Amino acid sequence: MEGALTARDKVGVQDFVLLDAYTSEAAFLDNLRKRFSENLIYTYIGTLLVSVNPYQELGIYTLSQMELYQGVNFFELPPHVYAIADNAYRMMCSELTNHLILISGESGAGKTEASKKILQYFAMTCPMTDSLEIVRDRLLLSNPVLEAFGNAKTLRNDNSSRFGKYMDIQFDFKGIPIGGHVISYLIEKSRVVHQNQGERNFHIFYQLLEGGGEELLAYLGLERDPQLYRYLSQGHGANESSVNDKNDWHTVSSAFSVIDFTDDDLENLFGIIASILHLGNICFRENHRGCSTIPVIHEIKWIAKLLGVQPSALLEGLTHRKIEAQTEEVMCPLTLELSVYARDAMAKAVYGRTFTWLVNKINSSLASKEFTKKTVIGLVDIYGFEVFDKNGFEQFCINYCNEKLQQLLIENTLKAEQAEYEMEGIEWEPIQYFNNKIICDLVEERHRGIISILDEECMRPGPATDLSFLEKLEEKVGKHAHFQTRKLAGPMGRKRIGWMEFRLFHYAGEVTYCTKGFLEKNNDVLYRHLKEVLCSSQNGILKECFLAAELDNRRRSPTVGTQFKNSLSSLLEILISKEPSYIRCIKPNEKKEPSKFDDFLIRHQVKYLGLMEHLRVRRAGFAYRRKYEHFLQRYKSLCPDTWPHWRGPPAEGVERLIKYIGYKPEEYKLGRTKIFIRFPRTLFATEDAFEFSKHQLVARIQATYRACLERRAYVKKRQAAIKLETHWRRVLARKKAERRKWAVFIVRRFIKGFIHRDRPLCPDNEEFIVFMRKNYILNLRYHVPKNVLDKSWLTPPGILENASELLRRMCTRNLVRKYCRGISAERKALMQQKVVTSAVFRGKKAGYAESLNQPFADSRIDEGDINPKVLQLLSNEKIQ
Ligand SMILES: Nc1ncnc2c1ncn2[C@@H]1O[C@H](COP(=O)(O)OP(=O)(O)OP(=O)(O)O)[C@@H](O)[C@H]1O
Repeated sequence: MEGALTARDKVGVQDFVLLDAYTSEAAFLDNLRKRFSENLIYTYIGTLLVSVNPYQELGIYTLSQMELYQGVNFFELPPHVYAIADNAYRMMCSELTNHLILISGESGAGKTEASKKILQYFAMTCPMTDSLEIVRDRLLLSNPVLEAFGNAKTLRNDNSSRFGKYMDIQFDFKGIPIGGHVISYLIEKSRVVHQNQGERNFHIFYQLLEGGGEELLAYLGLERDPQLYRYLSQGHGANESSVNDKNDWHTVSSAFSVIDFTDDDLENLFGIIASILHLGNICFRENHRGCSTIPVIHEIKWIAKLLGVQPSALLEGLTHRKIEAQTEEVMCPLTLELSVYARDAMAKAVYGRTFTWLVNKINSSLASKEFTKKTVIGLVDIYGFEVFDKNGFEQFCINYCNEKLQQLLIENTLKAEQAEYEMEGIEWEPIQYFNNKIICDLVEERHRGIISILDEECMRPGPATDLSFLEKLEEKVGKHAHFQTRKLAGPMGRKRIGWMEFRLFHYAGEVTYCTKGFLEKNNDVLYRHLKEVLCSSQNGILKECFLAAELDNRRRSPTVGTQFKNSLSSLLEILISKEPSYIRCIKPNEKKEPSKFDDFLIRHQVKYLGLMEHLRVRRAGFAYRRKYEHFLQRYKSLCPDTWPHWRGPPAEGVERLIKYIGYKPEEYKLGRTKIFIRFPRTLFATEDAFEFSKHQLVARIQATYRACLERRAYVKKRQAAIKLETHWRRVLARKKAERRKWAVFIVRRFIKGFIHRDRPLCPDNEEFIVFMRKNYILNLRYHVPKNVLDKSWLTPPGILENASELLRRMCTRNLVRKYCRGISAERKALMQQKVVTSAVFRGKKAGYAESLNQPFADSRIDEGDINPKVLQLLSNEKIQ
């Protein structure tokens, strides 16, 4: 697969790990140059992304590109910032861990652009619900607002971030973005009052003047021309700016409404921006006593109106200082210089706190309303390493911050990687790298570091100056290998360092700092009198920024340096707790030109970004490692022994699993708690197999789920059927019981009737007798005699004896009649003859009885039974 990876990439190698001469810086640069000349700005070192700023639109951030990278294996496609974003996202979703994308590089290298692309990627590709679309829009639109207030044109970058930014994007367990949080670090407030030649103030000032409507500007008392404002015209760079302020104003204005800014908020906000511009235009004049005065109060009136303060109090605050004696307060007039200082301090304080308010406001609109468990992906976009001709306190802080971030990278990659191999008992050849902890200590160590020395100098009684601070530095850290001053440098170095300067040998190169303004900027004092004025402000934003309680607090607030040091250490705590991915941005040339590859500049960045060391560590090491538990949890479905549950120790489970999948011994190593996979191809194959098995798993899970649903439905139906059955049985049983009851009643009546059958008809036997009668009559049908000789007769019950007898007679008579009618005339005559003969001979002839084979009987026709007509007939015969 590695071969395939190379084949996919026609220009150079897309992963420096695949470089043959991986120790050669020249080969590294060559590969970078080859790719850059073909507009391939991204290259991997393992999972770290190296990005070279193209300074042109390349068309590689389209929606189709986003879709291409979505859910694809990290190394399957050419390197891209989307691949880093997607990888972090998928890891977060599958392992439910917090992630971090740390973007570093010098000013203008493309950090902010990279972080914006990542944010856009999440916004466009993450699953989304209708209700959460607003969160997505807010996440996206918070950026232009922050940039308007926190970015400015510098010599190195037309859109340079002048504050550090850490942004959390929060996701729910389904991977849907549900909120975010922004932390800002050390906004460069001094830019509000001073800009270097060719640089500008923060964008928002120009955007407001350029894009704001006539009505708004009139309300704020502003003119459209930035050159009319001292705070905007010092850099003489506004006109040459490549920034389109008018367009940006429209973007920012529409963003405000999305991120919940009310009309009042905007009125207050622009009131503050305008009042800073007015503040800058206040001119002081020295009176005959050497005190400052304000001859024209036009600006004071506007500021008072916009900030809702008393003009007289503001005027006094800018020209006087309140000194607290033991029992009373004394107003002491300021010199011209101090008035200018007070004015600028006020402008800086107002802007700085308004920026903090703005960040808080954005945070409250981004705050997630969901109470589900959240995972986050953090984006760190901090000002890059800066080296200017003149470097001041700001550059000192910015470069210190970069040192700290480099520390994090060292801790997490170089040092951590080697320590991990050692801890896991994996064979490993140590790699040498420069650990910049020594520089961090030089800056931040308690009591001995530069910041502590600066604080001491700021707080000590007596006249402390920037020069005395420099002397203290020489005294306390003079011997440090990474510190130098003019006095400490040899004859060669001396020429390059001024009297007020000191030099630090940063991991990224040497930077000479001018101590001028260090004490003032570190102290960042706003005179109490002006603070009181601001605390009385009726402007809604300033009311929140300057609380009256602050005036009661007599304790000195921490210096800017210390505050920055503390906030950096809390940032590092946030960063350390997350799984990091790195993007290292490189600036190809100083002129911001496309397709220009400055070898010298890039070699320098490759060196200080530690890319060669990183490559060597990567190359010698393993492409992927995971804790046994995590690895097993993810891939357990690939082996029947580990699926669905592995009961033994995870390490054994992993061993069984990789044996089943067929890993070759050279492809992996088993550490104490982790598995180390050497080649990406091995991981891809496993990942592909997992993807495939996922479908089967899904089918199985679906089947199980459906079965579960069916079973539930069946159980429900069964219960319903049982209920119905029970009910029906009850109905049947009730009917049966009723029938039995009825039968018992009938039987009892029958028995009672039977018992009383012989009694005269009464209610007790009435029914029985009717029944008996009916029964007897019905039965009799089948037992009536068939001929006259048949004397049988169904014995009647006692009560029917008479009726029976009557019936029997009727029946006999009927039979006889039938019989008689059936006798022919000859037979009748013969019969009569016989009767007569019998009458003649009976008793008169011996052997009479024997002469008849059947004795002649004339008694058969009983007179009683015979119809009188027959009898008549017979008697007539007898007579004849
Ligand atoms: N991927 C990119 N594609 C096109 N242009 C880019 C890209 N990355 C950076 N640029 C250009 O380079 C300029 C500087 O980039 P960016 O503002 O991101 O630098 P930065 O590293 O954040 O600098 P700073 O530390 O000063 O904020 C951008 O305004 C843009 O014009």
